[in-house]
Amino acid sequence: MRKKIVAGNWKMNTLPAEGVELAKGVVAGRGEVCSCVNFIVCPPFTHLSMVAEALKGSDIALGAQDCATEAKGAYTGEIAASMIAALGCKYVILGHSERRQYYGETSATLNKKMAQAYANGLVPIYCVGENLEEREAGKHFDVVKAQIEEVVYNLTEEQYKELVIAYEPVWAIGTGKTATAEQAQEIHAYIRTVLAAKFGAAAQETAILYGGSCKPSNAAEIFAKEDVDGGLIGGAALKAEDFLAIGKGFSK
Ligand SMILES: O=C[C@H](O)COP(=O)(O)O
Repeated sequence: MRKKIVAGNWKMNTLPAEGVELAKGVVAGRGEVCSCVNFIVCPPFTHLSMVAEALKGSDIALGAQDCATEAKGAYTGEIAASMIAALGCKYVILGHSERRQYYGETSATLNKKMAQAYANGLVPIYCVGENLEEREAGKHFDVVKAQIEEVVYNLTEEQYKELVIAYEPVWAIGTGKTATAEQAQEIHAYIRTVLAAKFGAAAQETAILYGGSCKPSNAAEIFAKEDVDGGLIGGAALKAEDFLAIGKGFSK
């Protein structure tokens, strides 16, 4: 039985005090959602220690949205994986399309970040996905395959076992356009075959999350698909009620 995961990526939203309130709201309502759902919240770096405090005593895990390529040293403005781990993070989102698009992250960058994450006991949530042009040209399968081969294939079997994948079609992120449940299933199943080509049966255990305008009204239909194991939620993760309602997309 694969893990069911609902992860909230708060991106560059909320001030620290608002983030604490949001986290408290998620904790308060968590009991209404099946305990089978693993919730993760990924606030901005500046909120991590306060949100960690707000999550104490709950089963909601903490994640960061990125980490540095290097372990430590003269890298002004960077945040090392060891630092976020020390604040209580269990997860780190890596390779989000916004990082690839706006900050030029390449597979070479991401290989280094993955190594840092694993070296510090963090579980990466590795994001893949095509943009609109690539989708319209029918290149989406090739795009995600390359994003996996160039990074995930470099993991050891031991490292791979922990990995979480998030498929996020760039054209569906924050746009209100959602991939249909069928589109999501088609590419999730494909991603699993690409993972299985390298890691064999272990690919059956890998949680593959869908991200892109996932909301309470469409989560249940998307999560019902065989190869969709949850969601990486942006906008709808900023309201505790909506985030929890997405979790209810998994029936007990
Ligand atoms: O990481 C989350 C995704 O980018 C989805 O964002 P969204 O739910 O606002 O479309």
